[in-house]
Amino acid sequence: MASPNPLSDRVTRRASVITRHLLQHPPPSTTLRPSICVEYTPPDPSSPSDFDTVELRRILDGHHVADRDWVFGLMRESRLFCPRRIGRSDTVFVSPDYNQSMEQQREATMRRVEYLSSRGVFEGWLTRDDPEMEMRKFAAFECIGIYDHSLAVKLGVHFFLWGGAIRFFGTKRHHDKWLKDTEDYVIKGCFAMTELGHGSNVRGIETVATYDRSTEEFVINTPCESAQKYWIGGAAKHATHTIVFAQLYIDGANQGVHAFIAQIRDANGNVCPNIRIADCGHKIGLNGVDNGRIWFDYLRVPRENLLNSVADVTPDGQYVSAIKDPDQRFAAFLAPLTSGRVNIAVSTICISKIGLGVAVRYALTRRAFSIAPNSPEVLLLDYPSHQRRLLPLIAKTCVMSCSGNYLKRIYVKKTPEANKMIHIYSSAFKAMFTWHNMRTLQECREACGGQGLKTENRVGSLISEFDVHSTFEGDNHILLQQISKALLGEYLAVQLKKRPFKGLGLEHMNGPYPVIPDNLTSSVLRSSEFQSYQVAEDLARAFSERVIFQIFLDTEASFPAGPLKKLFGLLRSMYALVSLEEDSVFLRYGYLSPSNVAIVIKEVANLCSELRPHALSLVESFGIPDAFLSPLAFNWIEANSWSSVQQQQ
Ligand SMILES: CCCCCCCCCCCCC/C=C/C(=O)SCCNC(=O)CCNC(=O)[C@H](O)C(C)(C)COP(=O)(O)OP(=O)(O)OC[C@H]1O[C@@H](n2cnc3c(N)ncnc32)[C@H](O)[C@@H]1OP(=O)(O)O
Ligand SMILES: Cc1cc2nc3c(=O)[nH]c(=O)nc-3n(C[C@H](O)[C@H](O)[C@H](O)COP(=O)(O)OP(=O)(O)OC[C@H]3O[C@@H](n4cnc5c(N)ncnc54)[C@H](O)[C@@H]3O)c2cc1C
Repeated sequence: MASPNPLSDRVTRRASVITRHLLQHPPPSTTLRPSICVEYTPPDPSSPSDFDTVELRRILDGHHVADRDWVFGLMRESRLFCPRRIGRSDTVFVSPDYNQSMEQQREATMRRVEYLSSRGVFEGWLTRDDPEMEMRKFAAFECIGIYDHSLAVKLGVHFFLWGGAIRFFGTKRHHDKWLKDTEDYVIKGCFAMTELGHGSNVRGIETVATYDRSTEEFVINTPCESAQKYWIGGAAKHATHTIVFAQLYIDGANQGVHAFIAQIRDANGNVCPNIRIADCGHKIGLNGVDNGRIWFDYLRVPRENLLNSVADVTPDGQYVSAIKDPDQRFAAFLAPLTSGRVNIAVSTICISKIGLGVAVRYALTRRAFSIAPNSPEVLLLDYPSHQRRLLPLIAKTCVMSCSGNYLKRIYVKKTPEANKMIHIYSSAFKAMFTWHNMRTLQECREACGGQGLKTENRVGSLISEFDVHSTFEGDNHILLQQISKALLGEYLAVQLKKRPFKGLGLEHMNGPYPVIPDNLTSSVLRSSEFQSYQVAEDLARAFSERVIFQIFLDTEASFPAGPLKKLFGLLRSMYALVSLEEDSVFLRYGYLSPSNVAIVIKEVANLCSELRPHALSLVESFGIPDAFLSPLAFNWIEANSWSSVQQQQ
């Protein structure tokens, strides 16, 4: 196959047409000279996609598209969500004002929560737990996260962590007492698991809860400075109650980590007796969330405040639990963290879509350098190097969208037997998608040049707002260890019990190991048979990539022949081959020879040129309303014109 032109064919053709026209019809009075004013030309409408972008949005969003547009509309219509005009008067972009002080951002976040609550957005979020409600909640939450991470996290700790702990760790007495008041924001909850001295290692936490049978109370105490609860979202300013994790002691025996309900403020916002609270201070992002530190000074809580779905303490101090194995009992206490990880995984993909939505639209209107004298400067996205930077990220974002939808579907139908698989898949997707998001945002920021540093253009500020995703709700490296541990456990069990692999997405290991042809060809590289073996490698990371690939392949297989199926084939190949190209593991283990790697690299370049005509339609299919992008995605010259400056004064 001929090596790709230094520019795509389309650009070459257009440059020659323009040049020929100008030579045949020179402007009347002046010699031919390049225009000295850059003008904004909207993206080229002449390459309409042959696939239906509305249909592709429905597939990538996966569900509840109308609900999403309803939530976007609620935010767009309230000045609470756009404290200052951005862009021209006829295009108001909706975004928080990150120039506000930490205190102002925190108060603004709380006002936005109250507004959404008053509009009924949270109805049923805790008092219903049917799959339909759960999926509707995911959809709303993704839209809220597209607007602002602080708002999403503020809601996340209240509904998914505080509310989730009550629902999963609690029993009827807790559900009846706390869930409705939580849903209506009569109380504001937070989740105190992490301590200054222990975050990933939950079993190492030092807060102590000692049972006092004479009063049928637990006495909760912070024995030393490293035991202070740290990073607790909502605790610094607004939360009235918390789930506190502590080592449970009965008659001197440690029964391990358990969860208790504790009130930390009264209804007027005053800190309760035997509680001390301090602020974690300004962060590099997420300053709309009031993260706080909590010390418990022999705080007494009634026996009923133990969340007792996993284990209980009788009035006379007997410890009872249906789960005898301490590890499995501990696992049960960690299961609610999974809902947060699922939300993070599926929401973070939306953030990659914002970055790509801005960077691709900009790359379709920004030009740099001419190829020939007196010819127009070249569109950024017509440079193969710019295509290689952005188009594989579009493919990965599309592929991961399908995996995110798959994760939501299995999560809302969860059963105790599926807990382990959901833990592994949610850990895998949370780690892989959040790392993908940070890499995508950085690439998009750079692809926008200096404009990427402007806060109002969103791409750059999203980096600091979402950096925390690789840490909270489970450090990504720790989660990869969880995956590897589970895979190794399954592998050993299969060897010992001489049974086939079943569950955990390892069934392909029951088949013959792949044989990699010595000389790869384009058609072999683009075949799903080759690709499905090519990402099953190396434990946690490869496992994750393979599961993500397989879900996308299954989605593609469900389509009838047509433009969408063809597009999915291109995206799948791009995902698989760029995974091969970027991960040295294939070279390291000898699965790919250096000459084959060169063929893979060339095929990726070919895929870029085939995806290039669809770039605008692909990002339009991401379903991010224009108002939630930024001025840079549109007429960025008008947005920076003197008249715009005057309008904003
Ligand atoms: C666009 C907008 C986006 C917005 C998104 C917002 C989302 C909403 C959420 C908002 C929250 C944001 C605020 C942040 C809050 C927090 O950070 S809360 C604190 C989070 N902390 C953690 O996640 C702690 C991480 N550490 C752990 O999970 C555990 O300590 C550990 C590392 C897993 C335990 O290690 P270890 O002590 O070695 O125990 P193991 O032997 O590995 O585990 C015992 C068994 O338990 C099983 N298991 C572990 N976790 C789970 C789980 N979650 N579910 C089910 N099972 C689990 C594990 O597999 C072991 O099983 P066996 O191997 O079979 O014994
Ligand atoms: C903005 C923000 C909000 C948060 N909100 C909450 C909240 O509301 N409630 C709550 O309870 N917590 C919250 N957290 C805390 C968060 O869950 C912890 O920061 C996270 O679990 C990591 O723990 P850590 O910070 O102690 O890091 P550590 O666990 O100390 O890890 C530090 C580094 O060591 C590495 N490491 C640790 N153990 C190992 C190992 N065995 N092998 C190899 N490497 C290892 C990790 O990969 C990491 O890179 C929040 C944190 C932040 C930043």
